Amino acid sequence: MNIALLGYGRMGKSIEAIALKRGHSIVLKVNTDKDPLDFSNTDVAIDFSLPNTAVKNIKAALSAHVPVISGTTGWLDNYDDIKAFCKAQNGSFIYASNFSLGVNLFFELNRKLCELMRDFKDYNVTIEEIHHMKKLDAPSGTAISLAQDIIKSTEYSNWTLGEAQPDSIPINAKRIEDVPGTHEVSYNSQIDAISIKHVAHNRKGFALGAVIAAEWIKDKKGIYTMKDVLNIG
Ligand SMILES: NC(=O)C1=CN([C@@H]2O[C@H](COP(=O)(O)OP(=O)(O)OC[C@H]3O[C@@H](n4cnc5c(N)ncnc54)[C@H](OP(=O)(O)O)[C@@H]3O)[C@@H](O)[C@H]2O)C=CC1
Ligand SMILES: O=C(O)C1=N[C@H](C(=O)O)C[C@H](O)C1
Repeated sequence: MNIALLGYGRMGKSIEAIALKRGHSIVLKVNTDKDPLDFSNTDVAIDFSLPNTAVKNIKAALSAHVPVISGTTGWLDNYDDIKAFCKAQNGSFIYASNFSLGVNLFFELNRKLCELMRDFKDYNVTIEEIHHMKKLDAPSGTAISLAQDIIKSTEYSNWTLGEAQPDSIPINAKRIEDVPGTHEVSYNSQIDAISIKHVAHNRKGFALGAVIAAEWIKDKKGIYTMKDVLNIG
């Protein structure tokens, strides 16, 4: 499979290493705002760029009828726009705040724990995420996904970065040198605390998941999620 890497930073390089090991070729590497991008010979584009470049890159690939795997976080205010654009192009698209198998299993655990805790009102939920100092967005896309899944099936109506607000899930974002990504969901009462935690030891899981998603979507049309790719839950 011929892959275009839109964003060739920490993740772009990890994806390249795994894609080459799995027998794929990298036919385009983009690290600046280039217009137009040449997608001839590209089977799938994988975007791990910046919050303010993702939308333009995704639209450029979809316009060239190239399926897109989107891992960049911090651009989701435009998600509905991208969905509509993809449908209009009869294109193929997967966004995931986190492509690792471990985090996608953790998402399932989060949903199950949340159902279990729903009727126990003495417990308040909090989310903590820890990432390296170079991360541009806060809270992380993964923390937002965790919060959104809790909001779907509880009386919480929103999430807030930092301090707790009424009906809102507080997300605490910490930045510590070299941490690839740690997420913890905790239920605290006056008496005790219950928590689940995912710790990424490196970026390999994110990169492998993105390549697996690219292999999966190559000959499909439509908008999918990692739940479809991994067939879990
Ligand atoms: N979904 C997931 O599983 C994961 C998502 N992420 C997300 O992926 C994104 C990238 O993370 P990471 O690789 O660590 O970040 P990096 O900053 O290392 O990489 C981003 C790269 O994009 C480059 N860039 C700048 N402008 C453009 C442009 N117009 N088009 C394409 N690329 C451009 C940057 O170049 P320059 O530095 O020169 O500006 C940089 O090399 C982040 O949003 C992060 O949150 C990260 C890990 C896992
Ligand atoms: O920027 C990162 O590094 C990461 N970003 C993603 C996010 O925002 O959730 C996924 C992972 O935690 C690493």
